[in-house]
Formats: sequence, C-alpha cells, structure tokens
Amino acid sequence: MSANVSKAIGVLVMSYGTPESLGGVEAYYTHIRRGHPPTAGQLEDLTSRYRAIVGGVFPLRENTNRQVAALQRTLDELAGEGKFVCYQGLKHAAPYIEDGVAAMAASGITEAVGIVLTPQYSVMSVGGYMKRAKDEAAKHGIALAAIEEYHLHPELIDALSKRVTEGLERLGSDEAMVLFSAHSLPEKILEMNDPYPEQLLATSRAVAQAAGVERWQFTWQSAGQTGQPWLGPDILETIERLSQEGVKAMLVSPVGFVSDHLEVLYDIDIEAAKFAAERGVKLARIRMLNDDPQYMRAMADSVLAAAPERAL
Ligand SMILES: CC1=C(CCC(=O)O)c2cc3nc(cc4[nH]c(cc5[nH]c(cc1n2)c(C)c5CCC(=O)O)c(CCC(=O)O)c4C)C(CCC(=O)O)=C3C
Ligand SMILES: [Fe+2]
Repeated sequence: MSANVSKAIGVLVMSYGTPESLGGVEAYYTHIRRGHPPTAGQLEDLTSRYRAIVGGVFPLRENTNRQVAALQRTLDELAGEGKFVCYQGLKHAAPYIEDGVAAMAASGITEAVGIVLTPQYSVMSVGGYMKRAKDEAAKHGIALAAIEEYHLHPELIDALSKRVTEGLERLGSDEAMVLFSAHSLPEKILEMNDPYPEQLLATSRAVAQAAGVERWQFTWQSAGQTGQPWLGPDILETIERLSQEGVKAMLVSPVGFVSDHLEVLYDIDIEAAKFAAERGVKLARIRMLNDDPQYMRAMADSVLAAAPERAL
C-alpha cells in the first residue's frame, strides 16, 4: 500500500452482514447462533424467507457496498481526498469486522474511527460491534474511536421526515397512523438500563415533529424465538389492536434500520403487509435510506467529529 494511505485515518464501516448465496445461509445462521448450527426446520424457514426477497444478489450486500462507497465519496468531498479511507467490517459474514481492521493494519493505518450502519446504541448491537473492532484494533496497535450513535443527527431526522411525508402522500389518507419500528431485543436489556428503547423513541419523536405528524406510535418487529421474552408489542399485535380501534391506514417507518434487507423486505413488505390486508388495513412503508446523500452526510459529520484533531 502507498505511504499516503498510512497517513490516512481509517473508517471502519460496520454492518450486520448477509449470506453470499442461498447455499451460504447455513454457515451465516450458524455464525449468528455463535457456532450452533440451526435445526433443519429453522434453516428451511430462514432460507425460504431469503428466497422470497432475493433476486440474484442479496440486497443487504449490495446496499452495504453502496453505503461504504458513498460514505467514502462524502468524506472526500467534506475533508479532502485521501484524508479518510473506508473499510467494511461485517458482524456475521465476510469481510468480518476483524478482517476490516486487519486490512487497515496492512495499509499501515494507526488511527481509525468505527461507525455502525444503525443509528441507535444498544449494548447488544453497536456495543457488540465496537467491542470486536476495539479488541482487534488493539492487537494491531490501532487507536480506534467509536461512534456509538447518531440517532438525532439533523440530516438523519430530515431525511427520515421527508420519507414519512412522502409515504403519507402515497397512502393518501388523512387518518393514517405512522408506526415507527425497530428490531426487538431480549427484554433483559431493560435491566441493564440500555439506551436502545429511549434512543429509538427519541428518533421517532424528532421525525414525527419534523414531519408534522401527530398520529404515531412506536412498535417492535422481527423478535427472535429464543424462549426468553423479547421487547413488545410486536408490529403484528400493534396492527391487530389498531385495526380493532378502526385505524384503516398505516405507514411503517423502520427507524432502526437503514437498508432494504430481510427485516424490511420480508417482515414488513410481505408478512406485515399480508397480515394488514387480511384485516382490511392499507399498509405502506417509507423508502429506506440506503445511500441517501443526507444519511451519508450524517455519518460523515459524525466521523469528522470523532476523528483525531490532525484530520480537520
Ligand atoms: C438489534 C438488531 C439489529 C439492528 C441493528 C443492526 O443492524 O445491527 C439487527 C439487524 C439485522 N438482523 C439481520 C438478520 C438476522 N438476525 C437474526 C437474529 C437476531 N438479530 C438480533 C438483533 C438485531 N438484528 C438478535 C438479538 C438476534 C438473535 C440472535 C443473536 O443473539 O444474535 C437472525 C437469525 C434468525 C432470525 O431470528 O430471524 C437473522 C437472519 C439482518 C440481515 C438481514 C439480511 O440479511 O437481509 C440485519 C440487518
Ligand atoms: Fe437480527
């Protein structure tokens, strides 16, 4: 690698990861389950959900690649070319978080910033990504600054609020209920005073206010089946209850996710949409951020704020 790169600040952009192919679902699922292979039934269930959303490339892989490339361009524009170099690091697929850090080290990078492609902090989500990144960085003598959250960044809120406004126009109902949603987590995070639920509510409140929305609720989605209780109410329960109260139109606004992927394209667009249709409810979803320029500016700005002085 060139000497230029070694003077640059590394940006480790972390995301959940997705399989490479349908044949790779088992290895991916085994990694999520910390090395325990899924049963045949669990594997078939997950594979069939991916089959329903995948047309060739797995959408999350494409979207993460685009986001990393777009963040690189945005940092080049804001800070000048060559100041920051982005690397990808995934939680459950290659290139793993450790691979991204090792690639930085191989380029001679000694200072880095870590950011995750989700705006709110939980010890079980962002905390887990950052622990792995920091452990690996320490092995290579890289100083890594962690961006723990950016859930109230004005560019993020503005980008989401425009999507809510556009989604409501598409629904064409004056009485629509906006359902902000995010991935559920095991209830035990509450005992740890985890900021995740509060940060999700804060994002939702800010977006509702910016979009001038009064009718909104927050609900969880995509809970796992682990035997232990997960945070609720689940989105299907929420749709059921609201439909009984006479709500006929709902706009799902997933604010804990930033990409089109399984939890959006299957859990909302297929599962929740069918559930709503069966109850005579018109359901729409906001467009996801993906590589939206305002989202990129929110992240680039967070990177600049966390970067060492010499970068600025
Ligand atoms: C908080 C959170 C986020 C948001 C923050 C972030 O983005 O990090 C998130 C995102 C995602 N979760 C994803 C996929 C999966 N998550 C699973 C399982 C789990 N998720 C959990 C939490 C989260 N997950 C947890 C606590 C589990 C239980 C197992 C464990 O303790 O780890 C399972 C197993 C089967 C199932 O339960 O369905 C799958 C397939 C994909 C990729 C989709 C694609 O490939 O398109 C994405 C973006
Ligand atoms: Fe997940």
